[in-house]
Amino acid sequence: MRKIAAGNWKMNGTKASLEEIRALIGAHPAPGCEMLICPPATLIAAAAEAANGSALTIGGQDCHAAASGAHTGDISAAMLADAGASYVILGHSERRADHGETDAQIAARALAARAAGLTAVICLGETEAERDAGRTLDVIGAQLAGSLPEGADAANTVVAYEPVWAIGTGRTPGLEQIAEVHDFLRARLIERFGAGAREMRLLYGGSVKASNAGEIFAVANVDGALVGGASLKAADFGAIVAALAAA
Ligand SMILES: O=C(CO)COP(=O)(O)O
Repeated sequence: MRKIAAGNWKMNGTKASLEEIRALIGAHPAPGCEMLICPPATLIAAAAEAANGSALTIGGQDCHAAASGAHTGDISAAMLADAGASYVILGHSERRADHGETDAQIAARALAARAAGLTAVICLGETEAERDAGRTLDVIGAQLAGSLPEGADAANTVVAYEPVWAIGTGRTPGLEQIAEVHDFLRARLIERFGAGAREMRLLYGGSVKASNAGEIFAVANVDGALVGGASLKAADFGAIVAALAAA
């Protein structure tokens, strides 16, 4: 399995940020691990052009379920692919919260991504209140069941576990908590999609940085990370990529 260090730039970055893309291309340390940056939509084409022929892949941060049509402000999976993306993040907790995205919508978008040849990075995670109430695995299990469409496999789907309370807070779950959720995800995926799901990449996300990446990557069933803040600078993200290559 090729592990993935993925960067989610969220609503950050202008043309000047392409400098970070160019620096990352030069920094790629390991053929066995994949490096993905998901910049804002405005930068996808330029980032993909800069990364063309390198080991850096580019992704979007959301897509519409339809291929085209009267949906002002939305972007289709085919458009992302046309701009040079090969991945798309779906169901990030910020989109679930800001735009009320439901599991069913996310599953529909994942099908659209697949039809366009994109790999979907489907995000799930519990809130702090849900964890405190002991409901973490119930919540994750329901999101997993609802957000992944039939036919998900290791090539068309990556799952990212991002506890909402760990995003942008500097707080991370204990390693045993990460292990518990990732083991649970792996078991549920194998149960539903068969033994091939052993190869599906499971990323951890939420306050990953160079100083904690190594210990997180050592946890069983953690096949990489989805990184927000620490993906914006090539030096920070390069150190996380190096930690993954060393894991
Ligand atoms: O939401 C995230 C990635 O999608 C994580 O963000 P931070 O790494 O900034 O906590």
